[in-house]
Amino acid sequence: MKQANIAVLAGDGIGPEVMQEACKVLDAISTLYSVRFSLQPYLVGGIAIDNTGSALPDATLRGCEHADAILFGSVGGPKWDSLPPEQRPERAALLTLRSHFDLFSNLRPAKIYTGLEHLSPLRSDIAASGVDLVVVRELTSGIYFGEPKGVEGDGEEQFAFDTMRYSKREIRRIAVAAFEAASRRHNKVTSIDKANVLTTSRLWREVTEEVAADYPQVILEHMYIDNATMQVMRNPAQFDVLLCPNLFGDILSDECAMMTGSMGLLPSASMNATGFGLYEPAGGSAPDIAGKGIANPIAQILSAALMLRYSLNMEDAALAIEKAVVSTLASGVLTKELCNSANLHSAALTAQVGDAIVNFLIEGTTFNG
Ligand SMILES: NC(=O)C1=CN([C@@H]2O[C@H](COP(=O)(O)OP(=O)(O)OC[C@H]3O[C@@H](n4cnc5c(N)ncnc54)[C@H](O)[C@@H]3O)[C@@H](O)[C@H]2O)C=CC1
Ligand SMILES: CC(C)CC(=O)C(=O)O
Ligand SMILES: [Mg+2]
Repeated sequence: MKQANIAVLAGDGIGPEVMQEACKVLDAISTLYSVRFSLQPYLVGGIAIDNTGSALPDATLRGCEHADAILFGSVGGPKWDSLPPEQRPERAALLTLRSHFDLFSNLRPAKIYTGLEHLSPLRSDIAASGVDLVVVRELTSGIYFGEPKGVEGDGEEQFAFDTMRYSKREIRRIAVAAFEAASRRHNKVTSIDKANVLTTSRLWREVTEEVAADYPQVILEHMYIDNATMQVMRNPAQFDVLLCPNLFGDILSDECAMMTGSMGLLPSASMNATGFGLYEPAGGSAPDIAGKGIANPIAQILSAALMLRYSLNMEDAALAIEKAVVSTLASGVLTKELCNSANLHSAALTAQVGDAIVNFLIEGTTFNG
């Protein structure tokens, strides 16, 4: 029987609530596909600071090193906001994990689900014609990691600075990931930059053009980030793969999530060159709704599906989860943020969405033999 060790890092805010549903789905997959998952929980983020003094305890890092993949919830929240930036859960835990495992390639697929078109902030005719794109975001360099960063000076002359920095090697490997993704999709890469003002963006363009030469079947176009944020709203159907530096991809992927109707629908995969990966929702710990049992677990569940696809070589199981999510949404089992004011009373709880996905999974798999 196939076996996989998964480090489960639920974290803060809604993390534990949505992670419980993802584990429920993985339990069902384990029965349906005769695979044994060892789902090993570890502390991470603010809750880890509270319990151990560290956002990323040694036991957690060692557990991740020995796992086949990491399933991650979210970290951070108001309780830890006053910590110095380098001690905050987002940097001390999440950015450290990304860097430690060299998880440079972040895929964030976004699509509008049938039946949810009316929830999109897009114009109705644009939403109806569908959106199906993937943000390929560079995740371990750029301005989030560049040194030096700091604060110097005093009084009104005090200043703070970050450094945006990219090497050719870093640009090349994420560009290759984007072109590979486009080759499996619709053969178009839109590379996002700000080459009219940023030096890093000019190198980004140069290297992206070099990589494009190896993929003659893929169309490459360049677009400034400010225009891209507008074009995603105006005509998302023009996009297939959006290749982004770290900061621009962070911003653009939240916009793409909202285009689909909710932050709670967008999964992500963060991978290194060996295929090892960390899988997490694109959104954060959502402190405004944490603890109420109303968070949408779908981004977390779809992140588990991406883990099966990219790190565990279980494409059939990944597809089965994605199909069960589509069926669940189409059947109207929707968390509160997906309901309009007229049907708020019938909103489903986090656990009810998880149950519905498991039921569709069992039905679909049994029916298909
Ligand atoms: N990967 C991570 O762990 C990330 C952590 N953060 C941290 O999370 C905390 C909150 O950050 P925000 O900027 O508020 O972003 P957020 O993504 O947590 O929330 C933004 C909005 O989306 C909603 N939302 C997010 N996920 C949802 C879900 N599954 N179901 C329903 N609604 C959902 C929230 O309720 C909120 O209204 C901060 O401490 C931030 O630093 C933010 C982004 C990523
Ligand atoms: C700590 C942040 C960079 C996390 C985030 O916003 C993201 O990965 O989208
Ligand atoms: Mg973000």
